[in-house]
Amino acid sequence: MAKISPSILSADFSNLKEEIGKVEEGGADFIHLDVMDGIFVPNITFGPPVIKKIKAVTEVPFDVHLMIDRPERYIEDFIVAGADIITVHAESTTHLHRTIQYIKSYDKKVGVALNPSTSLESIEYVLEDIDMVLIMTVNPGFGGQSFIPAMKRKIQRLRKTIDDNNLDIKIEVDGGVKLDNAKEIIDLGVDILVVGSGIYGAEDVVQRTKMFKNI
Ligand SMILES: O=C(CO)[C@@H](O)[C@H](O)COP(=O)(O)O
Ligand SMILES: [Co+2]
Repeated sequence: MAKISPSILSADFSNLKEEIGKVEEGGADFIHLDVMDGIFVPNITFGPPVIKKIKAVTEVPFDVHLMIDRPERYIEDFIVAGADIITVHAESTTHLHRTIQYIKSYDKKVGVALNPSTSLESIEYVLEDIDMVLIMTVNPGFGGQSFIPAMKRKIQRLRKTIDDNNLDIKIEVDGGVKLDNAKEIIDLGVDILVVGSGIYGAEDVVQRTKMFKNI
């Protein structure tokens, strides 16, 4: 069974405590926090102060997806704010290996995200060092976009690499995951599904989270 990481990007920002409570009640395994800086992606969301506030309202681990330029500048701030898993984009940091080691030095889980056009080869030499690969299945920056079909091949290839090499790495998929494609995506070998509009766009968010958990 895949784990579910609801993205609050599509939640009502004026009422985050209640919005997080709903997915917690529905059985969410993580809370996915999309941090955007208006430079790496063409959108701006929130940063450590907001994360610190909402950390106090839930026990669910925080899965922090950094879509910011040179994330190494802010790692400590996100850890102090309450990040449990920190994911950086391979495209956002010049010295990816160093950034990974830096996150690990705080004893936190580390993920690396890949934009749709970035190949798996770009992370070949850091696979032994990371806990998770986040495959972007939309171009990052916005919720509510459509899943890019070519990413299915990428997920399958990554699954095979992990299995063939006995690596202890989770595959997370982010973007365009809906009730009608979730089963097909899980069957490609995905461990964690990020779901934004597919959960927060529902009339009954608790019920919708449970439906994703039961796929
Ligand atoms: O990182 C991102 C977008 O850049 C995602 O986490 C989105 O928030 C997912 O939203 P949906 O595609 O599920 O609506
Ligand atoms: Co995300």
